[in-house]
Amino acid sequence: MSTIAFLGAGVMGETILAAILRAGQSPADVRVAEKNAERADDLRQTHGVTVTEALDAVTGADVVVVAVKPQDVPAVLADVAGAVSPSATVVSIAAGVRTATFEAALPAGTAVVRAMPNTPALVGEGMFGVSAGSSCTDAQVQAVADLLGTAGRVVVVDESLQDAVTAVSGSGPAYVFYLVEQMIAGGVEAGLDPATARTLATQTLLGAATLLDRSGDEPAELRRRVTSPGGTTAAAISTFDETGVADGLRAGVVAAARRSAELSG
Ligand SMILES: NC(=O)C1=CN([C@@H]2O[C@H](COP(=O)(O)OP(=O)(O)OC[C@H]3O[C@@H](n4cnc5c(N)ncnc54)[C@H](O)[C@@H]3O)[C@@H](O)[C@H]2O)C=CC1
Ligand SMILES: O=C(O)[C@@H]1CCC=N1
Repeated sequence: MSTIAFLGAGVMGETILAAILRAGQSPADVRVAEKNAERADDLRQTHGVTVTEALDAVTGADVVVVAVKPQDVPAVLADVAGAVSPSATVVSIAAGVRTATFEAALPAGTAVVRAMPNTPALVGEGMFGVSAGSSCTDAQVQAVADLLGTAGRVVVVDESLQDAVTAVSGSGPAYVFYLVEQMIAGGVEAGLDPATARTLATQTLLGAATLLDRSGDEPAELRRRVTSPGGTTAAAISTFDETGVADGLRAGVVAAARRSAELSG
């Protein structure tokens, strides 16, 4: 069983940590460096993992998951660079930080994998876009895909596509919640109480996502099957079109990709 170190275990780090443990990784083989003392205690108690200094955590670790905020990456790498094993795989989930940045801060030849997660990983339904750095073997990328696959689905993409992945699945849950907020508000405006509107909207989302996934049918075809000529759905969709909802959503996704590119420099 490999030894896994986490550098930072906030929302996303703990999510991946918990998924790996659920999948059978022994807590004895997981070491966590977390600079927030309260959080560190909590992680130790909740998961039974070893919480230690960053340098101790990475020493001898087969996999090092870097889960600090992007702006904290340089400091954490400076702390541990000398202790990363030559055979270790370093996995970064930091949005917008290139594998080249990691490679420049780590000993030459260190295998680096970049992954873009999303928050549904909290319930085991995450989506990860994974990219290899320049010193990574296919087997190392696959091992990281298997590790992250404990918290959801994984696609392997070229690193040049990470901005687009971020725009669709990294930020994507927020677009869906935005849509649901408006479905609930519209339902309340039409006479429902907020709790009932929330139940209706949530189950509709879950059902539609499951149907889309399991049927493999195109979303446009699934939409057509709901839309009776001259009916209620047609009234909604033509209002969306008139008010620019489709254009706005598409432009929003493109803006997120552009922002991701700006952030990664
Ligand atoms: N939350 C999200 O939806 C997504 C987050 N990400 C990425 O995941 C990473 C983590 O994000 P969150 O978990 O949301 O942030 P967070 O703030 O919840 O977690 C970061 C943790 O790192 C700890 N930390 C900072 N510096 C440290 C150091 N030198 N040594 C040890 N621990 C240290 C902090 O105390 C904190 O608990 C970020 O780089 C973010 O870009 C990527 C995609 C989605
Ligand atoms: O909003 C952000 O910048 C991060 C990256 C993807 C999701 N949250």
